[in-house]
Formats: sequence, C-alpha cells, structure tokens
Amino acid sequence: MRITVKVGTSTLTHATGRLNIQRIEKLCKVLSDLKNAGHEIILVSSGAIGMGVGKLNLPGRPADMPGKQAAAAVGQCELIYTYDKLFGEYNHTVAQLLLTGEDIKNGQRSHNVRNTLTRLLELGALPVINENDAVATDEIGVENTIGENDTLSAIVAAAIGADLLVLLSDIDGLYDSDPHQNPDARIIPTVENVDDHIYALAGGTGSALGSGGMVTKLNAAVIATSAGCEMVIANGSKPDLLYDIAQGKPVGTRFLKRKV
Ligand SMILES: Nc1ncnc2c1ncn2[C@@H]1O[C@H](COP(=O)(O)OP(=O)(O)O)[C@@H](O)[C@H]1O
Ligand SMILES: N[C@@H](CCC(=O)OP(=O)(O)O)C(=O)O
Repeated sequence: MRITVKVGTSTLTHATGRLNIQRIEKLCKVLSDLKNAGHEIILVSSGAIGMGVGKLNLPGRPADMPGKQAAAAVGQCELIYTYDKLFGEYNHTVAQLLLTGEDIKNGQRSHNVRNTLTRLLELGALPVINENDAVATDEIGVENTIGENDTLSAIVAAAIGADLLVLLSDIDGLYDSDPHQNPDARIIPTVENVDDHIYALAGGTGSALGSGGMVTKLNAAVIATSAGCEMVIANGSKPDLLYDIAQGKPVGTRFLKRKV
C-alpha cells in the first residue's frame, strides 16, 4: 500500500515545544518497519514552529507572522535532522520537500511535485513534507495563517494516488463533541460521508501548539476520500497503532472512500 502519514505538532513535541524524543523514535521505528514490509510511506510532518519555539526558548508560539516564520526556519532544521538520523538508523533515506500553496495550486508546479514524489518512491526514499513556513504566508486552505498540514497531507495523498492517509493527532479520533470541552464525548468509529452533520461536531485546536483542530481534518477527509483514498484519524502517542491501521483494523475514526 501507498500510505501518507501526517503527524501533528502535539504528537512530536512536549508542551514546552521541545522534541518528544521517545515519541518520534517510536514513530520512525514503526514507519521504517512498515516500509520494510513493502509499503510506500510519505510523511507529512508538522512541528517546525513548535520545535523552533523550544530551540529559541520562546515563551510560546509567536502570534506575529515574522515570528512564526523565524521559528519555523529554526525548527525545520532540527526536525529534518532528527528524521534523517532516526530513519538512517533503520537504513532508510529521507528526502525533504517544503511546499507552498503555489506549488500545489499551479498546474506545472504541482505536476513537478508529483513527478518528484513518484521518482523518490521509485528510488525507495522516504519523502518528509512540510509547508515552507519560512517563506509562505498564503497557506493552503485558509488565508492569512501559516502552515496547515491536514489539508496539505490530503492534497499530497490525492496527488500521488495514496491508498490510505493517516492523520496522527493528540486525540483518538473524531468524537461527537470536543473531548477537551465535554468529558462524555464518544468516539465515532466510521464516517461514510463528511456532511454538515459531521462538520457540526468539529471544534478547533485543543492545545497551544497545534493549529488546525478537527475542522481541517474533516476538510482533509473530503479531499482524500473524494480521490479514492481512505483516511484514518488516530492517536499519535501510540505509533504502534499504524500496524493495525494498515491492516484495516478498527482504530480511531476511519473515513471511507466516497462512493461515485
Ligand atoms: N469533535 C472533536 N473530536 C475530537 N477532537 C476535537 C473535536 N473538536 C475539536 N477537537 C480538538 O481537536 C484537537 C486536535 O487537533 P490539533 O489541535 O490541530 O492537533 P494536531 O496538531 O495533533 O493535529 C483535539 O485535541 C481536540 O481538542
Ligand atoms: N507547518 C507548521 C504546522 C502546521 C500544522 O498544521 O500544525 P499541526 O496542527 O500541529 O499539524 C509547522 O511545521 O510548524
């Protein structure tokens, strides 16, 4: 299977913004193993701004655009260095792609991105993708904000014909209301159609370092499932779940392919 995995900031970093070493080590180990088992893996990783916050010892996520861009420029270095090191331990070769909205929207450039990704997979490399936050302010999906990787990962999954998109978050899946607001919230195991009723369940981000919340994950589900790619939201604190998800076992929330 061709699997795109998106990992959110809250999975990769502690509340301080510093790298969660145990978490990222486990994630790289499982992804390496899935690759060894014959799956093609594309990783869309957030965390540049979060890690920049940690590395620059900032008190929190910057509110202004230049502050976010500077944090991203610092944090992206640490992020890709860490992936290169950890995947390298399992003999996997990492490739970095930093994309802007223009790279995805513009016909020729999106064609170039698709060609590059396809060739990297043919070569056995593991593409690690993030938005080019240091230069892009016109991010994908929403105007005047920076970096929204839920949508980016769905666009990538659709463009390269992935079979499965997994969004690893700080929560087990889509609930019938935000569990951080409502302790009685219940998880929804399967979604057949992302309609207004489903959108009405989604709230914003639950952490200081995350950015999208559930709404952007539902936008991603629409893009992925319309392109024939199933999508699963699962808890990134347990990377082992990826084994079950790849086998189609019930984990988190699975969004089924749209029927045509
Ligand atoms: N209906 C819902 N079900 C689950 N989580 C929800 C819901 N509505 C809002 N959320 C919030 O979305 C958060 C996950 O998104 P986000 O903060 O962007 O994290 P990440 O960076 O890991 O993607 C959850 O922690 C939760 O607080
Ligand atoms: N591109 C940004 C994060 C974008 C994003 O969508 O963040 P998140 O909600 O943590 O997945 C970064 O690397 O910091």
